[in-house]
Amino acid sequence: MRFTKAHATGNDFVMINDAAGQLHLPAQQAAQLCDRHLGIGADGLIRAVPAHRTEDGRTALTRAELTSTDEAPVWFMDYRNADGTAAEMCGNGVRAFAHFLVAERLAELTEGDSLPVLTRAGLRTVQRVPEGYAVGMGIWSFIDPQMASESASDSLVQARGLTDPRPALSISMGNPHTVVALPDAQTLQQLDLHAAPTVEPVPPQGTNVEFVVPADPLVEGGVGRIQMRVHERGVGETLSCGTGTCAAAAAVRVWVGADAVNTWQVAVPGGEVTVTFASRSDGAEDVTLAGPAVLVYSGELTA
Ligand SMILES: N[C@@H](CCC[C@H](N)C(=O)O)C(=O)O
Repeated sequence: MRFTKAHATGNDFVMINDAAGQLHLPAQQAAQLCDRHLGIGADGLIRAVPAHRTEDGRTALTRAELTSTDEAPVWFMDYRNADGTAAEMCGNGVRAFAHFLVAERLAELTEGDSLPVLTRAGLRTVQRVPEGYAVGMGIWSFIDPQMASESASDSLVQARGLTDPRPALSISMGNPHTVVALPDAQTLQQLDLHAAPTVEPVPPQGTNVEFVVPADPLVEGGVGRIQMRVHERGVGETLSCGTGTCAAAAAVRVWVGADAVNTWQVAVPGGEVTVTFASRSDGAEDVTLAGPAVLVYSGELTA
C-alpha cells in the first residue's frame, strides 16, 4: 500500500489514496500505522475516497444534497486519530488533504477556484492562498449555549503544571474543543501535556483541550494574537490543531468582547495560522482557517 506523509504546521498525517474505495481500514490498523515506533508514525491517518464509495461519505452526501460520481467525485476525508478513532473534522488535515488530492492528480485547484471536501462534520471548501490553503470551516458554536452565555465558562480544566483547576469554555468546530486561558507564556511553556488534562464536566463526545495566552497587546493593527498548546482527543499533545486554533480564537473573542476583531494570528509550537470570522445574517459566524500544508515523502508499506 502506497502512502504519503504530510504535515500542516507540524500536525502530521499518513495520507492514503483509496480512489477505488476498496480499502477496509479497521481502527486497530489505523492506530498501528500512526504508531511512531511500530508504524509510519503520525498524529492521524487520512484516507482519500470518493464520497459515493463509502457509507460515511454517502450519509454525509445525502445531508449535503450533493452528487458524487466516478467522473466527478466529491472527495471524502476519512480522518482517524492516532488511536484509530474517527473524528468529525481536522482543520490542518483538510489543508494537507487538498494538497495531497492535487499532487495525486485526483483533483484540480487553481487560484480563485474552490474545492469541496466532504468531512464527517459536513462539506468544507478549500482555496489556494499565498500562505498555502484557506478552508471554509463552517460556523463555530457553544457546546452548551446556556452555560456559556451565563458565565463565559462551562467547565473546569486541570493539567500538570497548573496549581488550580481553571475555568474553560467548550466550543464546537464540528468536533469538540475546550479552551482554557492562562495568565502568561511561562505557565503555557511549563505545562506537561504528556497526561491528558481533566475536564469537568467533559462534553458528551469527549474533547480536545486548548491552552491559550493572549499576546500583549492582544490586538495590534486590527489583528488579534494568541499563543496556544493543545492536547488532542485520541492523540495526545500535538504541534498544532487547526480546529483548535479556530475554537481558541472564538473563545478569546467571547472573553474579551472583541467581536469587532475578525482576524486572529494563532501561534502554535509547529508554526502559525490565521483564523478569520465573518458574520452571517442569522447572527452565526463563519470561520476561515488559513495556513501551510506540506507533503514530506511517499513510501510503500510492504507488510
Ligand atoms: N488536528 C486536527 C483535529 C483532529 C481531530 C481531533 N483530535 C478530534 O478528535 O476531534 C485539526 O487540525 O483540527
